[in-house]
Amino acid sequence: MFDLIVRGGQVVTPQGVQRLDLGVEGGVLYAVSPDLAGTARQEVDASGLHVLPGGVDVHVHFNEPGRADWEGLQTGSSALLAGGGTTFADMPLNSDPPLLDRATFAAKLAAAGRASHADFALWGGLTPVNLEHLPELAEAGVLGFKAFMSGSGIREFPAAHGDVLHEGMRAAAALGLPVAVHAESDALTAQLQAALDGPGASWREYLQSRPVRAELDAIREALVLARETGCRLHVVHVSSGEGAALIAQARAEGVDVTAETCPHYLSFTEDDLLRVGAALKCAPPLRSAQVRDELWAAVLDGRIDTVGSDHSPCSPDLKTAPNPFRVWGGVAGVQSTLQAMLTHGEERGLTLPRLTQLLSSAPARRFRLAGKGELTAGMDADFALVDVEARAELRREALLNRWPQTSPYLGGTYRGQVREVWLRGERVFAQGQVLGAARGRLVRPA
Ligand SMILES: NC(=O)N[C@H]1NC(=O)NC1=O
Ligand SMILES: [Zn+2]
Repeated sequence: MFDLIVRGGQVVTPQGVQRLDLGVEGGVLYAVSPDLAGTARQEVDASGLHVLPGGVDVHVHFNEPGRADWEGLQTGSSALLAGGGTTFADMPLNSDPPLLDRATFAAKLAAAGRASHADFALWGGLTPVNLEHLPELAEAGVLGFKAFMSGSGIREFPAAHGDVLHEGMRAAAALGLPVAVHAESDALTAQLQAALDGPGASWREYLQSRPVRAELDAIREALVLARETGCRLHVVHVSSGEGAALIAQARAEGVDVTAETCPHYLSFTEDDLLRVGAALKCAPPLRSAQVRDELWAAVLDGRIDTVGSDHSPCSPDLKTAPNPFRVWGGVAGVQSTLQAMLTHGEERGLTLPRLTQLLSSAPARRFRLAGKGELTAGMDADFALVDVEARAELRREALLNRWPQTSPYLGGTYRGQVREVWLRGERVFAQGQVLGAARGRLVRPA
């Protein structure tokens, strides 16, 4: 007798989409097969719905401890569930203090253990002020190390330039952990900003201060260092097809590198930023329609490996400065990844197996999150029941993040409705609500 059988859903696996039943025992998928024989203490009818592996979003900023007024682990993880996610990896910033050593790891772990409704991993920082702490962070169980090649916007999290990044990558390689880089050239963006920032600066100037070539310069530099140190490299929020192409070429030459992009680079363009403003400010910035189309091509042909939200929220007051350069950069989109990809992927031929690879299995494998990301026997019973053809306007009441009004997806009509989410065999989200107490657990990389 199983604990749970989910019957009749269209289950999305790496092999395709098939009508299969899930048999769950002790929170783990015990059997995934057509017309599963046997009984269970609980049966769920998933007919008419798709069963997707829970999303594994390895790029969020939930900002706790220290900046829960921007987001928080309870609200952030709730929004993740509402968007079909079951596991997240929290960035070392913008929590305050940032996660840079053993003590700050322990503080975030305790906070997440209390408040997270989803399973979680924790990134450590790689900065000039904490190089000596990388080994203790590895021992504590970080997923990897995040470095900014340009300013992070947070004083306590300085950029890792030249020798610092080199040293950090050498240390990470020795520890067997990946380094994730925010790849924009500080030299170029700082120079351009100095020339363009001033009274009366507009969104146009902001866009001009962070061109695609700033991303390409930094990606090239990071690739040189990864090649030399043997470090596993993950380039976050790649915003251009050209950036993805540089990474794919290095990979073909043997560099252990992967590329992430975010739904906002695939959903919006610089024209949307000029129209909408602050809600769509991010770094790197939104690009032209042509660059977005080239990025989509990279998503479809495998040059892009993973899609993460880069949910980098703030309180609404930080989105109101008249000078765009003073506005907080970051898109609050953690709940909208699946819907954005289903909606914009439809016209571009994104299949459900490829979609779940980008959102679930590829990030789980890349970051060695054992048991996560795939609906095959032996894996955790983490899944979402989704009506992929339902279309609805995204309304403020549906968003569970701390500041729903800051979402740039609000008011859009999106495809795909998440009906239920299950974490390790327990129903944790249904009818638009999170169910039960916070039961998220730390996932250490295997
Ligand atoms: N500090 C921080 O979260 N920065 C993020 N925001 C953004 O738009 N890009 C980032 O890297
Ligand atoms: Zn980020």
